[in-house]
Amino acid sequence: MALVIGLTGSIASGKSTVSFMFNDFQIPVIDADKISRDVVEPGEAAYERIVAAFGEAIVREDKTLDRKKLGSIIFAEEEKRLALNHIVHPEVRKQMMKQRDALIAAGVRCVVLDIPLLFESKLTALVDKTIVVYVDEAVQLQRLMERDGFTEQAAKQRIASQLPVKEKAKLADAVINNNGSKQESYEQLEQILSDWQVGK
Ligand SMILES: CC(C)(COP(=O)(O)OP(=O)(O)OC[C@H]1O[C@@H](n2cnc3c(N)ncnc32)[C@H](O)[C@@H]1O)[C@@H](O)C(=O)NCCC(=O)NCCS
Ligand SMILES: Nc1ncnc2c1ncn2[C@@H]1O[C@H](COP(=O)(O)OP(=O)(O)OP(=O)(O)O)[C@@H](O)[C@H]1O
Repeated sequence: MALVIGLTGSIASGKSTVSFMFNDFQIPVIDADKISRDVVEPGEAAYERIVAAFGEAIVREDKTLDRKKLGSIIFAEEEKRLALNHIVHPEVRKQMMKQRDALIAAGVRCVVLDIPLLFESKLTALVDKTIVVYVDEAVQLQRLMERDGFTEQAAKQRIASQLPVKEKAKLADAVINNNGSKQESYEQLEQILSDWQVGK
């Protein structure tokens, strides 16, 4: 039976960085952020519902969603964020389960579901084990501002929209402390996978 790992953390804690490391172990990763982009492409059902709920102002000239604008709306107002979640999340969940089941049927020994909101959206039933990528809040804030060029206020709004990463770490089966170098995080991942008998 395949081991299904849920990988999570908070915004800019290093999920994508760790997610990439699974390549080295030949373990496939299903990326919820990527699926959430695919299911809102023009022509998809969720796209029409988002435009109906948020108006034409969030549509760009090429008809795709203006993600920057939508982000600034939903991270400033909880009600709007919940409305968007309500439209997008069921479709993301469906696609993730479909991809997970296809990989299991193909005989993989392990598969990872990279889901930023794994705990908030109560999706732990989709996975067998959870890994939280942890960073101290000061490191998180600095890396987020550097990566996305956000002001401190915009970065803090985004951090506040999720359960604090300290709380997520308490709920995890395993924690990767990503305050240090990427190499140090890699070594922690290697140890966890070896403990769970899905290492190299
Ligand atoms: C608001 C949107 C358009 C902004 O797009 P953008 O390309 O700038 O960001 P991206 O999608 O790459 O998300 C970046 C990070 O923001 C955080 N985040 C995104 N959406 C949310 C949310 N609804 N609540 C809390 N955190 C979120 C996650 O940590 C994610 O990794 C987009 O994030 C979105 O459609 N969000 C709703 C769907 C969602 O919840 N996605 C995340 C998990 S499925
Ligand atoms: N150990 C590290 N040392 C230095 N920089 C790092 C480290 N880990 C990640 N980073 C940098 O921090 C930023 C955030 O990391 P990453 O994009 O992996 O986070 P994430 O959790 O996937 O974010 P999001 O929730 O927004 O998708 C990136 O610019 C990344 O290069």
